[in-house]
Amino acid sequence: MRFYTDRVTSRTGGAVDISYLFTAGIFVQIALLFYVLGLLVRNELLLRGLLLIGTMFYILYYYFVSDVPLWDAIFASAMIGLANVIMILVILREKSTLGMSDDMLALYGTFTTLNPGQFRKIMRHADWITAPEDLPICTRGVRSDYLYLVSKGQVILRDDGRNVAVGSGNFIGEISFLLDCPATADVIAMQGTELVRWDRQKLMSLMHKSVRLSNAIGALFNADIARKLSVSWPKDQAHRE
Ligand SMILES: Nc1ncnc2c1ncn2[C@@H]1O[C@@H]2COP(=O)(O)O[C@H]2[C@H]1O
Repeated sequence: MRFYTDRVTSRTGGAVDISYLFTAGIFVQIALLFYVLGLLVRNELLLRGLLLIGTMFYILYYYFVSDVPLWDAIFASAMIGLANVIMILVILREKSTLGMSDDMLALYGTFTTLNPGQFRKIMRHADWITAPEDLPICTRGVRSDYLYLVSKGQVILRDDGRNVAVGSGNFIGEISFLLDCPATADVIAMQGTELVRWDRQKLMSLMHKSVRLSNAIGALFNADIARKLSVSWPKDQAHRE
């Protein structure tokens, strides 16, 4: 396929000369259109998609604009396009649960405020443990090194001489994690209970590195505490001064 290399824009006898549409120059105008559209949207995936289409039209322009394709420019544009494709794949993976095992998918249901990418990130720093016997995991008044999620089985919460069973899908230790204080209750994981465990320091440093992740985890623990509050009753206590 050949394109005219000269740009013809004159008007003849009042009629618009459309020969420009059949020159290589039209590709650069289409590329510009996609770049401008891309820069006008906020959605990162759409922005990158539009820029990628724009880059393809630039490559067509460099190929057809002269008798010999402009290989240097084509290479440079191809590299820009490749970097864009890599980031589009990274974003798609962050948004998708594709490749997650059944256990991970079941667990992900608890992490309602995290996207799949954020969930994968914090799970890379988690251990899966099974209580070999009844195992104390939080002691009232003592700072714990770990934060837990009950994934199977149950833990017993001891508070004011009462024992309450708490089942799967509940975080344990999130109050002291959010408030940076000692544990507010004794908690014992029953023999055979499966827990997902995070080192608090590591989780905290992950949160310091990403404001979005920090907000998502904060929202998750707030929702967990609100849910627990909705089924509990305040303790009788003296008024605060
Ligand atoms: N009323 C409650 N209902 C459910 N879980 C609780 C309740 N009180 C305390 N816990 C859990 O027990 C944990 C003890 O350590 P934290 O105070 O860090 O976080 C606490 C909660 O995860």
